[in-house]
Amino acid sequence: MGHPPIKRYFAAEQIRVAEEATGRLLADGVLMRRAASGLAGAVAAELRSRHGAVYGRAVTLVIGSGDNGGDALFAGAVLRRRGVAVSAVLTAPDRAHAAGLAAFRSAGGRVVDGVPDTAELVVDGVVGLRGTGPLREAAAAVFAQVRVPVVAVDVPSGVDADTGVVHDPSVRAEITVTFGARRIAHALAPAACGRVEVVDIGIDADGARVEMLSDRDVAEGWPLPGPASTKYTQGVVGVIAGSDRYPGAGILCSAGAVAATSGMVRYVGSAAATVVDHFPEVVVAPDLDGAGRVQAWVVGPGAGTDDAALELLRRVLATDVPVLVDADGLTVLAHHPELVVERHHPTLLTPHDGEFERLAGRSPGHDRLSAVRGLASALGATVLLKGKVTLVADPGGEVLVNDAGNSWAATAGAGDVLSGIAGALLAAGLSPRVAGAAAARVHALAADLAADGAPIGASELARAVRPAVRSLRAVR
Ligand SMILES: NC(=O)C1=CN([C@@H]2O[C@H](COP(=O)(O)OP(=O)(O)OC[C@H]3O[C@@H](n4cnc5c(N)ncnc54)[C@H](OP(=O)(O)O)[C@@H]3O)[C@@H](O)[C@H]2O)[C@@H](O)CC1
Ligand SMILES: Nc1ncnc2c1ncn2[C@@H]1O[C@H](COP(=O)(O)OP(=O)(O)O)[C@@H](O)[C@H]1O
Ligand SMILES: [K+]
Repeated sequence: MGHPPIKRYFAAEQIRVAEEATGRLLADGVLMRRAASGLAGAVAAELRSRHGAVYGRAVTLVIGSGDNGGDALFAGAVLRRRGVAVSAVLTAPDRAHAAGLAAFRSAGGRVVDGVPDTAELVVDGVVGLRGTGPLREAAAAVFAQVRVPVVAVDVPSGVDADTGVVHDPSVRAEITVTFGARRIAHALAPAACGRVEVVDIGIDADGARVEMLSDRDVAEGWPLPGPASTKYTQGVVGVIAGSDRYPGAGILCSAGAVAATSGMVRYVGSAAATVVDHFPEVVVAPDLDGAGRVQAWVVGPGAGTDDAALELLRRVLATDVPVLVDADGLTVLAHHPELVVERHHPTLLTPHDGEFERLAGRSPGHDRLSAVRGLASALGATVLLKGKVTLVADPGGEVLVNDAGNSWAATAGAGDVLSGIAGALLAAGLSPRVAGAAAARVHALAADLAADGAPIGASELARAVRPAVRSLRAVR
């Protein structure tokens, strides 16, 4: 997929290696000066956009014991020279970055005991890449009083850089200014980080642990019919979903599949008549034997968990086409993991937290990245863990993340629509990881467009899948 490039997120250790590779630049403090200058620029831009000016505004730095505080102090010195009234609260006074503090003081910066009422912006320089656990007491007491926007240096303090775990208490930032490359927390803890700005300090990090497709990546990779296309070339997706008891799941899953691509949708199951009522273009069959060929299967939403459901799942997983297993299918699979472990064709499992717990034997917990990677590796299948931030992990450890950016999709049946979209993308030939991530992006956008500020049901979401694809294509 094309430009602008996929966003890449790195572990703290990878950043350290990249910093060390610069040799003298690191040793001579050049990297820190670059970081501080970028940070000062970001703070100044924020002051200007909020208050119309930089000169005469008031900023307070909250400083910890390491280089994170050093960045903030050097930036404070730069801001001071631009006429900003800068004060600093030292949460570990004996261990504050010595050179940074000297520069700050000599530029006229004041050290204070608490954030003054006059502060218009607070800079969080408590802890960065070396942070562990929640904000410690001294810093927590300072931030408990803060009522103005916070600019976090590198990562919001109290948020784990490598897992994105948001400890309590921790800093919630409006903007996070980071250096050289994004950290994993920036993808996994978007609410704590706010807007993330990357300052170029001349380091090259390699081998990202987590990636996020850009809108343009998704638009460019989306299957569209061309001059040589036929109804078959976009891929036929088979939907096994819904039952007499839950016909809606069959409708919603088919709705996602019909809207996502121009390929053909087949439906197998007892809700066939209802599905055709809603979507005359869907070709239905009462059972697998009469279904015809497909390029991918979606199996599970509202499809039941009895012996017949197990038998159907077993047969579908024994085929050699990509298979997406969701909902009831995952519940069945939890008792028969060998059905995926022993399968050697593309497989995408799309659990929510409850289904994840059934499959993994434990809840995803706070460290969702490790959890989803662990399950993907254990089952030898791609796992898409749902939520506001959706994670899609391949068995080899590669992870794509999607932040929905809104929560309108937290409604019954929304997952059925997602599996229909992702299934259609699998049938079109996308890999499980890209199909899952692209589907999650379009699904979240569809939810936002459909809602337009008011709650929705899943049918509304499904109707907005096309407008969502259209709007992504418009940004190209
Ligand atoms: N190297 C460079 O040139 C560049 C470096 N860069 C900057 O350096 C930052 C990394 O700096 P760093 O390695 O000094 O560690 P940092 O994150 O400041 O932690 C310091 C100490 O805080 C403590 N602590 C831990 N948890 C805590 C908590 N929850 N609450 C409170 N305190 C806590 C713990 O010490 P402890 O008290 O446990 O002994 C820890 O050792 C990086 O994020 C970036 O901003 C940029 O300038 C680019 C160039
Ligand atoms: N709080 C939230 N914010 C954004 N998206 C959410 C939120 N909660 C759930 N979603 C999304 O909505 C869908 C819900 O799926 P699921 O839990 O399977 O619902 P159902 O089983 O009712 O269809 C998933 O795509 C998930 O990522
Ligand atoms: K910080």
